[in-house]
Amino acid sequence: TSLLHIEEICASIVRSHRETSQYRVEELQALRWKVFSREEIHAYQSKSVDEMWQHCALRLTDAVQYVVEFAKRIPGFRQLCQNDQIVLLKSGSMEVVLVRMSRMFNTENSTVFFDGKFAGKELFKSLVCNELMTSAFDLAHSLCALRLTEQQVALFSALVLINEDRPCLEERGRVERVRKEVELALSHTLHRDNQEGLLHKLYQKVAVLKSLCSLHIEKLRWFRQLYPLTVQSLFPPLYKELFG
Ligand SMILES: CCS(=O)(=O)c1ccc(CC(=O)Nc2nc(-c3ccccc3)c(C(=O)c3ccccc3CC(C)C)s2)cc1
Repeated sequence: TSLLHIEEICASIVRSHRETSQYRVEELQALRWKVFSREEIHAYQSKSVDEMWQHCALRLTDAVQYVVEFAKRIPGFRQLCQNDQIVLLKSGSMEVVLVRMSRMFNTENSTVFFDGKFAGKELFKSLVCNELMTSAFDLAHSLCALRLTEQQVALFSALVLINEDRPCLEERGRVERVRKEVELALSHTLHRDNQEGLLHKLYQKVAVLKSLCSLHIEKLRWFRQLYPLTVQSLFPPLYKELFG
């Protein structure tokens, strides 16, 4: 793989991220002090468990749809067989949403961008999944601390998605070849940014992403036991297909 080819892959992944990132960082920065009032927070906290879960599932599905679009534009992803594309999205799309969400977190007041304003953890109380929320906020904090550039978010997101160790892949070798190119692109970018040390830290985050996603699946199973009809008839089909 020539240097020119690596730079082409970098440019293409960064462009895909920019085209599919739902909100630009500048937009989110401009909104960062738009926080929910006490009355608005109280209104969210007064929602029933199933209402709040449904509300979040809709928001999360919006974010996931953009990640699906991002994946399709990663060089080599569409050349994978249909089964492997689905397998990678089922296991990786939530991880990429979490990586991306780090860019819409305000570490100064520990708020996350949600429904047009910035919300503290207490807003999500009626979800009854405090451990999941705590982990999601902690992850957002720790990713923010790395102060990733949009190029680094783009390449790390692609790396998280193109993972040949996912179960049930049919053409593992092909996924590995695509991942190798993404790895080269990320280390090339970090070298150019003079931040090689970041690679190790990013790989450490992969384990946290994995555990957060299994926590999400675990809580969804718990929720589905309590409210089967809500999930069946009111959750977005894409959410059920990817996380169900
Ligand atoms: C992601 C691309 S972006 O342009 O940066 C962007 C685009 C759009 C938004 C707005 C948005 O959908 N924010 C959401 N925030 C959270 C959230 C909530 C608790 C803590 C941390 C973030 C959402 C969730 O539903 C969520 C996310 C992670 C784990 C768990 C959940 C809730 C469970 C019950 C599904 S949706 C924000 C940012």
